[in-house]
Amino acid sequence: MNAMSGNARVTVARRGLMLVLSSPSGAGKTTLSRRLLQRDRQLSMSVSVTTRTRRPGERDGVDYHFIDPARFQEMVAGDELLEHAKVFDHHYGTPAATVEEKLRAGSDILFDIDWQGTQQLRARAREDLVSIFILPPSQKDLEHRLYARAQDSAEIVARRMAKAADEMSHWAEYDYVAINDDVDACLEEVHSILRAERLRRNRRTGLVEFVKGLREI
Ligand SMILES: Nc1ncnc2c1ncn2[C@@H]1O[C@H](COP(=O)(O)OP(=O)(O)OP(=O)(O)O)[C@@H](O)[C@H]1O
Ligand SMILES: Nc1nc2c(ncn2[C@@H]2O[C@H](COP(=O)(O)O)[C@@H](O)[C@H]2O)c(=O)[nH]1
Repeated sequence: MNAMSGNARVTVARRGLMLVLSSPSGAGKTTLSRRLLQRDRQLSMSVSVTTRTRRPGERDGVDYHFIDPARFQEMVAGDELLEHAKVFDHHYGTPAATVEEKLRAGSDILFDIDWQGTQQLRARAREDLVSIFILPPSQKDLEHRLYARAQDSAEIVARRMAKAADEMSHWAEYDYVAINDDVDACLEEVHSILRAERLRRNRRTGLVEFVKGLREI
């Protein structure tokens, strides 16, 4: 059944989408992702695998699946990852299992991945992808946020700052750009993009049947 009516609001079946957030480290992807997931129940997070060590407060299976390099290579060889990349000396990847199933069921999936992974998803599934690049308001703010997070050593913060310009050079490859100055305002922008993208005609697989039904009245 594609369209439902009666007393309830009319709903038209649609395919889910893949919402990607990328940014230089510390610009606020994790913060925005958590808040977006809290306010939007049609969205679920893609939990990546990584070979990096766990930060204080991070939970295995929730923030990441923390795995060793041998298991990571096994997943690459077995084609178990939709995309993967080396970022700051560690390997990261998106498990392929359940993604297609969720999209077909009309569920949207949120990805916090870097530009390399986004390029791979774009090549594989352009139609399903909605990509947003998050920029910090200034370089100073970015550095302040990395220190304020207090989860990495000064050396790691310095390395992430050194890579920030390189990361940011990919902003123009994205469908949208949002500046994370005020987090509430930025969250509103990201959510508006998601809501509008859900309405795209090509995702609304039930429209043909719905319009056909209207003509038969
Ligand atoms: N708009 C904002 N204003 C001030 N601080 C912010 C804002 N957004 C996020 N932060 C803070 O900045 C720090 C870094 O944010 P977060 O961990 O979300 O970044 P990230 O982009 O996910 O980083 P990484 O790529 O390293 O995972 C956190 O301490 C967070 O609370
Ligand atoms: N290409 C991918 N990039 C990923 C994935 N998971 C996370 N990331 C990116 O790595 C950096 C560092 O993350 P951190 O949690 O160690 O600070 C950040 O840019 C993430 O977006 C992934 O599965 N694929």
